[in-house]
Amino acid sequence: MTVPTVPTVTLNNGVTMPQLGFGVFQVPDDETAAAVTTALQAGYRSIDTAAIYGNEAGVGRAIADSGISREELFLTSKVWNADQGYDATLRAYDASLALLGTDHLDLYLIHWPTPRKELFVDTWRALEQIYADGRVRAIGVSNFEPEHLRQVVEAGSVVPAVNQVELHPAFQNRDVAAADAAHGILTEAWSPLAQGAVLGEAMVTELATRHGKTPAQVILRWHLQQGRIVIPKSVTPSRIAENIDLFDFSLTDEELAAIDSLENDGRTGPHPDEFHG
Ligand SMILES: NC(=O)C1=CN([C@@H]2O[C@H](COP(=O)(O)OP(=O)(O)OC[C@H]3O[C@@H](n4cnc5c(N)ncnc54)[C@H](OP(=O)(O)O)[C@@H]3O)[C@@H](O)[C@H]2O)C=CC1
Ligand SMILES: O=C(O)C(=O)[C@@H](O)[C@H](O)C(=O)CO
Repeated sequence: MTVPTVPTVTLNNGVTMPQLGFGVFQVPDDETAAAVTTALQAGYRSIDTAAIYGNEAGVGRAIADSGISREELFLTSKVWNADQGYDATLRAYDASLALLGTDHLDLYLIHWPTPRKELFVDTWRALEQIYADGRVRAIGVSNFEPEHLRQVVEAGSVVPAVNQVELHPAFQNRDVAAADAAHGILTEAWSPLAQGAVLGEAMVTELATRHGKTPAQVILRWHLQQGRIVIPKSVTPSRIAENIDLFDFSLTDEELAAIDSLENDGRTGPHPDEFHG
């Protein structure tokens, strides 16, 4: 089997990151090592986890057993809301490293702004300190709205490299993507497949038939051709392989626009201004 080579994007600090990674939200820790092992064998080198997922240890086991050198991997984790604040974030980072069995992450994100806590700027300062100490290769945010981005950019000395936000055909989050671009921040799409909800759309299945690909591959290709980073999740080996087999076809501008037309304000997760969990 030929293992696909995933293209990279260059972050605003010069670090390169695979444009396609593997997400592990909702994968129980004791199933995570198997899923990540399958993903690594299929060619994924970027893994997206978070402290709140409770499966950093499973990711760490898969990495340790893979025989793949650490330099070839790109590991992302996220500080959870309960650990926001300068000192708590520094501790949370060490805890994530210990569970993952590594001495550094490639990307560390603030998971949600939780604006009511008024702690995300202090949390950002902790990420800047970890970055200044050379213990993480890049830092970024997740679920940040334009106003939250403005505040960290104004208060901080490092511009976030990435903003990981909900983004799929039914919810294209265009205001946030535009704000990211204006700051030189790359947009990373979470739930890029809308957890499967857009895969049955007649137009998507028609495009899939036209290209001899699957609906998931068409949607992931739509993301990639617009320069976004994507991190589809699957625990199904055939889908894990399918979701990285994207580099032998391309969509036309008309086909991209047809998928754009599926926008229906179909947010599936909470609005970041209203998520305080
Ligand atoms: N920062 C944040 O707040 C958030 C970050 N994330 C990150 O984004 C990642 C991806 O998002 P997620 O919410 O998991 O949703 P996705 O859009 O990646 O969809 C995952 C779902 O789609 C199914 N699926 C995957 N591939 C295919 C396929 N080829 N054909 C049909 N069905 C498929 C999976 O099923 P199965 O597994 O059974 O194969 C699973 O049910 C997460 O794992 C996490 O890393 C997600 C949510 C929020
Ligand atoms: O998956 C994530 O990364 C999330 O932050 C969310 O899905 C969050 O944990 C949640 O469940 C919101 O309802």
